[in-house]
Amino acid sequence: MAELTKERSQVALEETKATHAVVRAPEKRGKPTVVVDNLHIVYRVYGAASVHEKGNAANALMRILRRQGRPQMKEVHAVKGVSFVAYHGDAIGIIGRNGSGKSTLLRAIAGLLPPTKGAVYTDGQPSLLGVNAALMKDLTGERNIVLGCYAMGMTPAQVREKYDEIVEFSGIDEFVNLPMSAYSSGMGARLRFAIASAKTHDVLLIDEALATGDREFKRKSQERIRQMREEAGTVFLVAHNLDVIEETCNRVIWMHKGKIKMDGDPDKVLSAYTKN
Ligand SMILES: Nc1ncnc2c1ncn2[C@@H]1O[C@H](COP(=O)(O)OP(=O)(O)OP(=O)(O)O)[C@@H](O)[C@H]1O
Repeated sequence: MAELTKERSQVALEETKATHAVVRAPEKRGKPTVVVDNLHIVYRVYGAASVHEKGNAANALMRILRRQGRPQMKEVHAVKGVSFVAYHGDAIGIIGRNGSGKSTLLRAIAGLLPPTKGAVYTDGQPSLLGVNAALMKDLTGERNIVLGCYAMGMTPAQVREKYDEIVEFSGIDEFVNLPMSAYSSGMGARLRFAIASAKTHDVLLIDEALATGDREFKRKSQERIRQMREEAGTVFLVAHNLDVIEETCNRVIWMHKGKIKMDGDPDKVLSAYTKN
């Protein structure tokens, strides 16, 4: 299966090179890890209001009454023909305004959203680490560490080996014995990052997970991302905080209304984005 994916990604890479002459490839590249080929993602929202209706109370009531019949369906074209190749050792920041398609792109790379058109090929297993990653609120941090590590495919021996390091990295100290419902959002995010980064990932996708940490935690996580890039494969990072992107990434993709507006060197892309 892994071989098949590898083979397909190689084929896709060749095809992508042939059909998309402008795939950016800065010097000193590792091997390709992710190929996104003319990707389109369309969400279908059922029971949505028509775009022509105003959002007032009378229309809302009419919609509720009308819903007794067939629900209306609205399509949201969130990603519109995105193509790029990511390489081993890349840390790619994805920036863009709210609703530009950043999280959708990440979820599609993680294999959580099927492409409406086009394809995503990955060499290795992508892991998505998001602010909403599935940790169990009613369980203690300790339990979540163990479950999270198993979910990532670690063995009991590996979990025992990594446990202290995860608690120490997360900085949650004695809170590890309390249910996660007692954590602040920052503590939850730190624990999620600590768990996810305890394992070497082929392709790690991080969605705003660093947004809630404090300065010291951000520094530690940037260092950890750097290490992961060296040891593992490719890191994608969605963040609204441009400092985090600037300090962590070697490449930035700017999404605008579902399309790539710019892809390249962080200095150039960030300066064009902030002038925009
Ligand atoms: N589950 C969904 N169902 C329908 N539409 C969705 C869904 N998720 C996102 N969208 C729409 O897709 C578009 C892209 O959303 P997405 O969350 O990918 O943007 P984003 O750049 O990550 O935004 P933000 O910076 O606010 O997190 C938006 O128009 C959004 O309304």
